[in-house]
Order: sequence, then structure tokens, then C-alpha cells
Amino acid sequence: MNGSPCSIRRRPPPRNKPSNNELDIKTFSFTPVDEAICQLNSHRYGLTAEVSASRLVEYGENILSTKKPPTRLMIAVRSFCAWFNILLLIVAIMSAISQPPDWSSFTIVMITIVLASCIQFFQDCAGTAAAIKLQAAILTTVCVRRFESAESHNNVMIDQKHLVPGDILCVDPGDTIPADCIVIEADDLSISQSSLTGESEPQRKTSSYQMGEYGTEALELENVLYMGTNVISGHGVALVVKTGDDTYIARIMKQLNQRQLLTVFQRGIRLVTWMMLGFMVIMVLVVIPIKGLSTGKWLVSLMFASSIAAGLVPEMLPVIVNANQARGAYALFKRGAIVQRPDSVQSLGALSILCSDKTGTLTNDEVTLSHCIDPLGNDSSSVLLLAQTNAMSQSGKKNAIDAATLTHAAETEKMEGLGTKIAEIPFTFEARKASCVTRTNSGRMILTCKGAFEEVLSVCSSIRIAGDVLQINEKRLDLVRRVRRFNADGYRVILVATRDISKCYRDDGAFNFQGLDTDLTVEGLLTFLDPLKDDAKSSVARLQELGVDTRILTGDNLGVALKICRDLNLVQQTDEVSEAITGAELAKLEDTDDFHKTIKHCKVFAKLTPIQKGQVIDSLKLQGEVVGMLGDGINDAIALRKADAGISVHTATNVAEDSADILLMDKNLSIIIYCVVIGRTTQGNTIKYLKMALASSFGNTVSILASTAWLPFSAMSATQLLVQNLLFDTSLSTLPWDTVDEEYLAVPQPWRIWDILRYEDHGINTIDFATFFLNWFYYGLRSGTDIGAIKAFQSNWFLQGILSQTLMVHILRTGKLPFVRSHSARSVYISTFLVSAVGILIVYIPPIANTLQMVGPKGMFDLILLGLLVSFSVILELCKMLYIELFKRWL
Ligand SMILES: Nc1ncnc2c1ncn2[C@@H]1O[C@H](COP(=O)(O)OP(=O)(O)OP(=O)(O)O)[C@@H](O)[C@H]1O
Ligand SMILES: [Mg+2]
Repeated sequence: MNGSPCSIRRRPPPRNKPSNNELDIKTFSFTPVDEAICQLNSHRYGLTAEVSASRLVEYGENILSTKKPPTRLMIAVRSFCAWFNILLLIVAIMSAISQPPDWSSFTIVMITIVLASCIQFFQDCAGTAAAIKLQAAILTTVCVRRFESAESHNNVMIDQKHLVPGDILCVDPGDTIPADCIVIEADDLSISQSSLTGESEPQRKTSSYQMGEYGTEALELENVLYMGTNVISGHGVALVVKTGDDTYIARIMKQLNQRQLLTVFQRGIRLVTWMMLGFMVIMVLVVIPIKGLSTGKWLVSLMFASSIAAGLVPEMLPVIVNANQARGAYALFKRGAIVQRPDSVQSLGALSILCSDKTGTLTNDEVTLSHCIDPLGNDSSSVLLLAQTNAMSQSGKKNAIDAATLTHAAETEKMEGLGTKIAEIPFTFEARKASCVTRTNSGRMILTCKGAFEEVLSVCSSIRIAGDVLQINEKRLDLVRRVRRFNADGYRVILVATRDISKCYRDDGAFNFQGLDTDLTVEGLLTFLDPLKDDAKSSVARLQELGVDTRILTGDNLGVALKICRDLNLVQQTDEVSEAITGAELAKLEDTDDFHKTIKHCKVFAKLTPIQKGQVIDSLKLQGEVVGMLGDGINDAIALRKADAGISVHTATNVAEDSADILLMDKNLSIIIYCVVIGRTTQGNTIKYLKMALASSFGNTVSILASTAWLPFSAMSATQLLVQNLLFDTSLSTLPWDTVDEEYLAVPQPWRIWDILRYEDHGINTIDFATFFLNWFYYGLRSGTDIGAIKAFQSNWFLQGILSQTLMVHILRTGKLPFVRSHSARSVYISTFLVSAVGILIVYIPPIANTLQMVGPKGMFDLILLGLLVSFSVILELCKMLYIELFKRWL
């Protein structure tokens, strides 16, 4: 293509860069196809490789910036500008400008900011590196035409990132549309726009340009394909009009980013954060007037309150919650599961029902053709020939059944005698059949239909027995019985039928083949076998032990589905199974009270349409279940999207891969069990952290308020409190690596935010008050003017605070007896030991103690403290037992 391949010559020579940004998709939609191609300086046969390369430089890669990994600079800015940090920074500035300046507070607040930001930064960088690796692992290619000459073109596969405006794209079932396009050729093209609209019903797309009003809804434009939507059936050729951030979905995503839709988990985290900030605000509001009124120094009181507030800012909360998810995702990655949406790790932990497709997920995905017989049960090569004709004629990627039909070795050499393909009526998951029309050597036009037994039989009126065409009525029962027997043995049966349409065919180029697949003659049957995976039965049983129910959602017929379920021990071995239903029966129940009840009760759903698969997931979710969906087909995409955790395999169709939250690199089913266990561990560790952070924050608030009201001096200086909280947060930073009790892993763990918020105290303040009383009554530390007494009071509380909080970590992390019946991970032991040691050293090493206005404890305080800590553990343990008794669970 030198210059332009545009086929319209009358126009002025087109500019190399099409006026893409000036023209929106609607304008293209209202333009005749050839003109649209011309406006984009393209050709029906595509761009040349050189033009495509130069446009790539001009337009940039076809990636949404929302999906582009952020640069290190962006991560750094985000980590340092987190609003907790801004809050802390205000406190630091206030400390620095106060009279006299409180430099130790300032330094500690700054250390806190730097520490939290650095951890966040390194964590985000690691996450981004993983995301880049992941993007590289999932290379998505698309098929485009490459211009060769005005008479010919080549179809080549290119990386979808390299798509440019003007490219001519070929799409087939299972493809995700990679850019905004105008349809220029369509063959029964049906597109699901559910990723944009949530609407499950597929929309028919044609190449006829729109004559409608300019006000027509963008998504209703019949000749426009939007990035991110999926081809459900049929084939199409389209002109790429907008790529990357110019696309419709990019606009929607920007809006979505502005109004972030939060998951239940994110809402929970937000609630906990607000609650902790709430404690902080209450404390400030109470402390200022008390201090102000008692001392008369309002500015000093404000300073004091705000620096104490800094100690209560939950700055490590997002860091630890993210670290937890990242750890879960990394553990799964090492075992061959790629987490595409981090939150789904939490959903895995809560999973109570796993819905699964049959082929390729529970079975080996090695579909082989077993029988090819005529209606009497004799082997028949002519039936195979018809089936192969049909399979050959299906354009695009062949599905498992077509592939198995075509690779059936013995007959492939006979393929020549099949005649020429005239047309095809593509496979749809609703019709469950595919047809083609061929012109035989003798000039006859034969329509060959193959598909699910019931669906094809319903459009047959005759049957070929030993060469004679008979009315089907008498033979129908024999045929049905034969098929039932096959199904009961686990064979999937495909019926092959034909019709001679020579008489009704008109060779006028616009002849419509739709509706001709009726009044057919049964030619014979094909049976296919796809054995269960070796580990399917044990995996389903293990999931059951873990409290996750398995349900089968298949488009296949009930007989085969039941056989599989019996082999998996999902239903009884008897003939009558009440836990199975077909899509047709389910459709009748829609809008009745029994609809949801039936879905909850049934284990096997056969002959479901893609929309019904989604309905089952919706209904289960509505009934309080946390639902996972395991699937790999085009027909599973809606369900995958609707599920709390959509799981697919990396060999799946593009649309299934795109819709899934987790991609399995390995087809092994046991990985799902690992996913569930890791999900629960992540959930458990997140909840542990939130409980501890809340408990400590609540405990500190109550103790500070009480001491402010009671004592003539501060029970702990703001600087000391900051140091203590920094140490405590550091000790919690190893929690994502902690072990979780077996009992917790044994059952689904839904996200119960109110459980976390219900009871924060756990007897934590008892030890604080004991220390206060001890200081006041036993050591007589009461004077607000005696600096030595104040230092001693503060040091005692500081030491007790840090030791009791690190001890609390081990008691609250388990519902069982700590150290004896449940052990923390080694990293948690080490971190709490180190933090306690640092706490002790701070108080006992004079130079450090002096800097923080503390003195080493005297008067056997260390021994008394030991006694206090033992009693504190007993009280905490008793409170925990009482809580478990009342609410029947701990974490
Ligand atoms: N290429 C094809 N030609 C004709 N009929 C087909 C073809 N592929 C599938 N069918 C029919 O359509 C039915 C549903 O399709 P399919 O098996 O892909 O659904 P599914 O829900 O993905 O099933 P599974 O649970 O086995 O994965 C099949 O049972 C089969 O009868
Ligand atoms: Mg399938």
C-alpha cells in the first residue's frame, strides 16, 4: 500500500493520520462502510504492515491507561501523599512551630510517615512488577487483515496492543473485542455487551450503517462493536476506529474511577478506618477542653491533643491489609494461579458454593469421537462425512466437538468429496446446533445440521434407515432409547441430519438460509467421550469437607450431566434424582416463589443457556451464598463475571479469561482447594489485624481519656505514645505471614464486619488501670510538678503498654489457648520478641530514656509488671472465652 489503500478515488488524497479524534464513533456509525474506511485511510483488505507500524508510533499502544501499570514516580507520589500521611504531617508541623518546638515529636512523626510510606512504596512496586509479569504471561492476539494488493490480503495474528485505527479486524466466537470498531461484514454476529451494560442478552450486530437519529444510545448502535464486549456467536469483520484511551470503555472507566464502586470487603475496611479515626476525633474533642480548663493553656492543650491523635492514626492499616492480599496472591501465583483482582482472594476464603462447568474443568478436555453410527446402530462413514462437512464449514476457532470430529483419523482422506461450502448457520448456545449448506459435485444443495440430540430431533420429520427415508414417528422411541443408554454411560450424543434444499434455493446472492434447518432427515449419531479428571472426585470430596458445595452448570444434556455427578458422588446413584433440573424447567419457574428455592436445592443444572448460568449465580448470591464459578467457555463468561470469585483456566476462550478473577495456569483441580485455604488464611489474618488494631486503638483512647480526667499530668507524653504505636505497628507487620488455626480453615469464612466492630475492649484497659493505681497508690506518683515522678509514671505505663500489647497479639490471634494449643508463625514470634526487647531497652538505657523523658523503673516494678502481665493474659483469655461462648466464634 503505497500512500493509501482507500478504494474511493474521487476524494482528495487522505492525510496519513485520520481525523480520528474529530470524529466520534456515532459519526462513523452513520457513514456508509466504504466512506468510513476511506476516512480512516484504510482498505477493506486492511493496512500494510508499514502503515500499521507508523500509526502505532502516532497513536500509541492500544492499552487503557487505567490498566497501564503506574510508574515508580506515580507510586512514590501515591505512597507519600496518602491522606493519613497528610494528617501526620500537620501534626509534625504543629510540633515544629509550637513554643518551644517539640523536636522529638516532630522527628518521630516524620519517622512514622517515612516508614509507612516506604513500606507502601516497596509493596506497590512489587505488586506492579507482578502485574507487568502477569500481563506478559497473558499475551492476547487478534486476527487482522494485511493488505497485499487490491485483489488479495493475508490474515495475520498480532498482539492486540498493536492494533491501530484503520486496521481491519476479524472476530470469531469467544473473542473479546479489542477496540471500538464499525462492522463491515457480519455473519449472524451476536455480541454480549454485558461488560458495559450488565445486560446479559446478546445483541445482534450488522454491517448496515445507521440511518437513525443522532440521539440514539451509543450502545444501541447496531454496526458498532465496543472494546471489552464479547462475540457470542457468528463471525464478523470490522474497521478499527478508536483504540486505547479514545474508546468508549476508557470513558466509562474514568467515570467509574471517580465514583469507585466498593466491594463489601472494601466497605468493611473503610468502616474500620472511620471507626479508628472516630476514636481519635472523640479523644481530641474531649482532651482539649479538659486540659484547657484545668491548665488554662489552650494552645498547649491543642498541641497535646493533636500529637496524641497522631499516635492513633491507623497509618499502617492500608499497608497491612494490602500486604495480606498480596501475600495471598503471591502464594497462589507460586502454585500456578494468577489473581487478576486482588479482592477475590478474600472472596475465595468466604466461598460457600462452587459452580462448575463440565467440559475442560471437571473433565480432561480431551474430547474424542467414540461412535459414528446410523439410526440402527451400525458404524457409518457417511454420517462421519456429513459431520465433518459441517465441522469444516464452521469458520473461526473450532470448539472441542468440531475439533474431535475433524481429527477422527480414519476418514480424513475422504474430505474431498464433500462439495463446496455455500453458507453456514453458526452454532449458538441457545439453538445448540450448527448448520451448513454445501453444493455437491452433482449440483445438489445439501443442508447439514448437527447438534444436541433433543434440539436437532425436534426439527427432524424423517429418518434414513438402510437408505430409505421413513417418517420419524415409529422410529423416534428406538432412537431416544439408544441415546439414553449412551448418555447413561457418559457419552455426549450429537445428532446429524440433512435436508436437500436444491428446490428452495435461489442463487441471487442475497438468499437467506435462516429458517431452512427444519423438516430434516435424521442421518445418524456421533458420540463423544471426555473422561473425568483423575483428581476431580477427590477434589470435590475435599471441597465438601471444607464446607464448599459443588454445583454443575452445563449446557449439556441431563443424562450426561447426571452420569458425571454420580461419578463424582454429587448425587445419589439411584435413577430418580430430585436435585437435578434442566434450563427449560427452570425457565418455567422464573417469577414464581419456587425459583430461588429450586436453585438452592439443586446440584445439577443441565441444558442451561449462558444467561441462565448467570441467573443461577445471581440467585445463589441473593440467598446469602458466596459463589465461585469455574468455567472456560464463551457460555460461562456471564456467570464468571457475576460470581464473587470467577475462576478460569489460561487455555480458556479470551472472553472467559477476561471475565475471570483468577486464572489457573494448570488444569489440575486440587489447586482450587489450595485457593480456598489461602483465601481463608488471608481472610483470617486480615480480621486478626483489624481486631487487634481496633482493640489497641480503643484501649488507648479509653485509657488516655480516663487519665486526662484523673491525673494532674499526662500519663504518657505525646512523643512516648507515638513511639509506642510505631513499635506496636511494626510488631503487627508480620501478621500477613501468620498461621491460621485448622478450625478456622475448616469452614467458609464470610466477611462479617459487625463481628469485628462488636467488641473491641477484650479487657485490655484492665492492665492500664492496674498500672495507674499502682503508680498512684503504691508508688505515690501523684504530683503534677515533680518531673521525676511524672517521668517514672510515664515510663512505667510505657513499658507496661508495649509489653501488654505485644502479648495481646498472641492471645487475640487465636480462639484457642495461646502458646499451648495454637502457635504463631515464627516471624510473628520474632517480631513481637524484637519489639518487646526494643521497648525494654528504650526504658532501661539511660541515653534513650532521657531523650524520651523516661527513667528506668524502680521499686521492683519489673517483677510486679511480670505479675500484672500474667494476670492480664488470664483476664484476656477469660474475656475471649466469654465472647466465644456468647457469639460462638472468635475471628
Ligand atoms: N460444534 C458443535 N456442533 C454442534 N453441536 C454442538 C457443538 N458444540 C456443542 N454442541 C452442542 O451444544 C451443547 C452445549 O454446548 P457445550 O457442551 O459447549 O456447553 P457447556 O455448557 O460448555 O457444556 P460443558 O458443561 O460440557 O462444558 C453440547 O452438549 C452439544 O450438544
Ligand atoms: Mg463448556
